[in-house]
Amino acid sequence: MTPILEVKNLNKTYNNFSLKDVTFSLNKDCITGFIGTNGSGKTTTIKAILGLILKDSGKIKFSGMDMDDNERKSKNKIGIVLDEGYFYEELTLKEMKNVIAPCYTEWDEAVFSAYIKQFDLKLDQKIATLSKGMRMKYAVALALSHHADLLIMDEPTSGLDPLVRSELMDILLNFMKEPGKSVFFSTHITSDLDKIADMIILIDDGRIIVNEEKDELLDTHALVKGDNRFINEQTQKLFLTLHQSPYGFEGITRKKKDVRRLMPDVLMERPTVEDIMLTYIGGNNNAN
Ligand SMILES: Nc1ncnc2c1ncn2[C@@H]1O[C@H](COP(=O)(O)OP(=O)(O)OP(=O)(O)O)[C@@H](O)[C@H]1O
Repeated sequence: MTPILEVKNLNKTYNNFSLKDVTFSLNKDCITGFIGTNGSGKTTTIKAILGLILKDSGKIKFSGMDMDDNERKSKNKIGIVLDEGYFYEELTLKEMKNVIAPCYTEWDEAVFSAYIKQFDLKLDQKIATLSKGMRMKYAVALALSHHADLLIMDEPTSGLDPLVRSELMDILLNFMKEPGKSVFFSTHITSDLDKIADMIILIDDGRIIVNEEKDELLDTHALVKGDNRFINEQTQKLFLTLHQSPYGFEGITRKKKDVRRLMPDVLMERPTVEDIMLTYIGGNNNAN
C-alpha cells in the first residue's frame, strides 16, 4: 500500500540546530505520534513538510506525488492544526473561515457548520476572545472541513486541560473511522498517545531515533523494578536505562527473557510511551 506521506532525507539547518536526514513514512488508517523534547525538531519537520519553511534538501511525497510539484493538489487533501494559531485575531470565526475556505477546492460548508455546532462555538465571536480549548477546536473544525485525508497537528494538546485533551482524542478517533484517513500528531504530552497512537516516531536533536508500531514498542520493552541486590555487573547490562536509589532500582529493558531468568523476583511492567521516550533521548545511555 502506498504510504500517505513519505519524507526522505529531509535536511534543514539553522544556526544552532539541524534536521539530519529525517526519513519516515506515514501509513493510511494510522495515527502516528511524533514525539520529542522541546527543541528536538518537531515543528521544523512539520513546517518543512508543509513548505512553510524552505528545506535545504529532501523529498516529500503525498499519496505518491512529489509535494513540491503538486503543492495545491496535495494541500487540498491535508488538514493542518499548527501550534501558533495562524489566525487574524481581530476577525470573527466566520470572517476567518471566509478567508480560509477558498483555499480548498473541496471546502464543505455543511461539515464546517456541523463541527461548529458540535464544538459549541459562536461564529460571530472574535478569535482574540477564544479560550485555548475553543481555539484548538476551531482550528480542528477548519482543518477537517475540506475532506482532508491526512490531518497534521503540531502540539495540539499543549496548554489544554485534561478534559479538552480527551475531547480532542475522541474527535481524532471519530475522524479515523472513515477508511483511508491518517493523523500525524506532534506532542511532548505522550500520555495522549498511550491511548490513541498506532505508530510512534521519536525525534531527538533533529534525528529520527525510533519509528515503530506503538504496541510492538511497548511489548518489546519492559519497565523493571526491584531490590538493588539484583543489580550486578552482569544484570546491569540488560538495561537500556537504570536508576538506583536507596529503596531499589528501576530500569528499562529490551531483554525481558534474560531479566526473568537472571532476576526472578523483580517486577516487570508495560512501559508508557514516555518511559520509551526518556530511554532513547539524549544519547547518554545504553540504548544508543
Ligand atoms: N527560524 C529559526 N531560526 C533559528 N533557529 C530556529 C528557528 N526555528 C527553530 N529554530 C531552532 O530549531 C530547534 C528546533 O525547534 P523546533 O521548534 O523544531 O522544536 P520542537 O521539537 O517543535 O520544540 P517544541 O516542543 O518546544 O515546540 C530549536 O533549537 C529552535 O531554537
